[in-house]
Amino acid sequence: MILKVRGAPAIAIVGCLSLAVEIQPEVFTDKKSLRQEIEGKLNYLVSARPTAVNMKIAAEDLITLSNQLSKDDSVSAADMKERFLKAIDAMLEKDIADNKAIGRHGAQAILNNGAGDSLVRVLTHCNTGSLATAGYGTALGVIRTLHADKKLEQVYCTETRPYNQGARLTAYELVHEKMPATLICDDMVAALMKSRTISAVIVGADRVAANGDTANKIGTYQIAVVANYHSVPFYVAAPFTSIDFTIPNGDRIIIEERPEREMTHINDQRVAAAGIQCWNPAFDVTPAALITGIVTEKGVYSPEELKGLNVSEKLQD
Ligand SMILES: CSC[C@H]1O[C@H](OP(=O)(O)O)[C@H](O)[C@@H]1O
Repeated sequence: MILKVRGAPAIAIVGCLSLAVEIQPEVFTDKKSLRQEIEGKLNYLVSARPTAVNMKIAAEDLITLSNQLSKDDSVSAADMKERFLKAIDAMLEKDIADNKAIGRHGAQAILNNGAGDSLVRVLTHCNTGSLATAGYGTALGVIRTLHADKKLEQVYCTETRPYNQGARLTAYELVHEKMPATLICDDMVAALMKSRTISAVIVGADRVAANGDTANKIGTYQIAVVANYHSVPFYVAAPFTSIDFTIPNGDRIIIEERPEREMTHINDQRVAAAGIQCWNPAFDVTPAALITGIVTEKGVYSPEELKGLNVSEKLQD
């Protein structure tokens, strides 16, 4: 499988926009056929990314809207299509607004957590910027905010083997925006934390369970273990569209495994012995106990606070 579109939030937005592009030119004479097309295509899109929850939540919200419009006799088929397309358009603006709020909350949390007035040195993993969201970024949005506020001394980004999202994408965004950045290999995190003061780790998420357990790019869990050993605060930046309140913990999150070729080849050059067996889980689950805070557009929650949110708070805009 080649990742034409990657990044949990971006996949949800692009998936829904692709549906809008298909529906827009069609003329629907009745609402039932429109509702059936919407539901069938959204459910197919959800199957493309089992670990992340963003596409599932977006599909559920849009199917709920489609059913409401379909049942409303005052709404014509043309009106239903128009209002449905507008709802998808709104996802883009909302993601950018949510990411900027995450940036503000996350930057404040990192600065409040012991950095005082000094500049901060943060570590991030994978790519959580404009190539994984609608544009501003989740964890990279926090880093962008720290940089804009002139509070960022250094950002360390990991290569993120085997697909190298960090080396190829995050490093590109950091260099492009002239941020003080250093690329490290995934296996250098412990040595970095042993030799330099890291103010905080900030990563993204594919799916946050109700208790705060977080599925994210493979390697996130071991960074959390090392951060815990070195008493470095560990933050997950995730909009509420990445939080799955229907699952109590991370045990039930499906971990997608990707083709071994991601590990055995680089730029089509074989770098691993032919015939070696490979295990290539694309994600892992970081237990809530290793997470200092979940940075959302509504604020920063400790895993305990997240668990305590009542349903109305979780779902209100
Ligand atoms: C916005 S969180 C980062 C996002 O990107 C990574 O996935 P992938 O590059 O494999 O699509 C990570 O797991 C998150 O989904």
